[in-house]
Amino acid sequence: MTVSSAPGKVYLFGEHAVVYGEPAVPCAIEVRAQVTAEQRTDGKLRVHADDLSLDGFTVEYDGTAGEHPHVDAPESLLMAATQYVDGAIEQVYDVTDEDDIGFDVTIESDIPLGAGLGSSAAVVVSAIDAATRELGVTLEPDEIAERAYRTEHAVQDGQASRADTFCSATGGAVRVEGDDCRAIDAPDLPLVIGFDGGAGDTGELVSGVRDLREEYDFAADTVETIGDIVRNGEDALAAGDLEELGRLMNFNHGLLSALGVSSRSLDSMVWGARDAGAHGAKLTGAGGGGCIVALDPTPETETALSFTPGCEDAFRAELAETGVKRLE
Ligand SMILES: Nc1ncnc2c1ncn2[C@@H]1O[C@H](COP(=O)(O)OP(=O)(O)OP(=O)(O)O)[C@@H](O)[C@H]1O
Ligand SMILES: C[C@@](O)(CCO)CC(=O)[O-]
Ligand SMILES: [Mg+2]
Repeated sequence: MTVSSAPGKVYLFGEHAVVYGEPAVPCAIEVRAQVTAEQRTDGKLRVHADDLSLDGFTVEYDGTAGEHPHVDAPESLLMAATQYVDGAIEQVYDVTDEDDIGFDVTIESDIPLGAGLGSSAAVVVSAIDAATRELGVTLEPDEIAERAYRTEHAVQDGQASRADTFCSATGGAVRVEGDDCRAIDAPDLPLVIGFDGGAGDTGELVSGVRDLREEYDFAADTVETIGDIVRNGEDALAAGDLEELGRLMNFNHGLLSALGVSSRSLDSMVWGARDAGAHGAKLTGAGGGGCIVALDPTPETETALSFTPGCEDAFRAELAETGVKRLE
């Protein structure tokens, strides 16, 4: 039996635009998904995923492509719930060539689903690491990141960046532009998260931005302008200039909002943080609902968010220095 964990992330800058080759800067944070993998000799894949919003369920089905789980739940929900884990196991078979071996896979996660904190990447990264090690193969974080990216790319209909998966596999603050992925130095950032209790569908939100970008030149320009913000943000990050970082985060949020991926509750939390004196605040990840990230070294933002209508949870996030961790 093997156990691996991997962290979630927030985007300081650049989500969505990164899908079109602009740079982005995500930071891994200390909320983790943990995957336990154990071989089965009958070739079946059995997934225990008690934290899924499907009320918690256990599925058992053949790992054979096209075979559907025997669970009484709508097909679309099941597909959404299981495809990242299926994709991760396919990558494991691709690495090890042992596709007649099945697995018991157990997922435990502190990362809310579909909320912009990269739950999918953390689950895929930790599943690939645990299941390859269970078959005696240990991959470097860079290779886990590449294989996890292939999974996200397939599940998100061919529209995904390497940002979430690279960040989760390697930890720390990273910079991703196309296939150029690297670690960057970041000062200790006073990150505060607000969570509205909801979720957005990453695939759908990415498609929405793609359509706007194809329809309007000014939407394509907006995506490029997000890239300009990221380039400015890198200098502010290197200089440890929180005020400038916050100003650029505010600008980034405005452009994401223009691209249609914010929501009433995300905007309300962003304004709650700004009114409390945060240096800046923006939505993180795909949007549609879920989380915002603010910069504030004082307790004010966290307190204000806990009283903001639409905010269900507010907490401080620590940078996760380590990406994938091998626990057993
Ligand atoms: N605890 C979990 N157990 C099983 N599957 C999970 C778990 N957490 C996440 N997943 C998978 O990840 C999917 C959510 O991924 P999605 O990309 O939509 O959101 P996210 O990664 O949390 O947010 P974002 O991509 O915006 O950062 C779920 O539908 C499920 O397939
Ligand atoms: C919206 C997006 O940029 C980030 C989701 O966390 C999609 C991606 O990079 O694959
Ligand atoms: Mg995701």
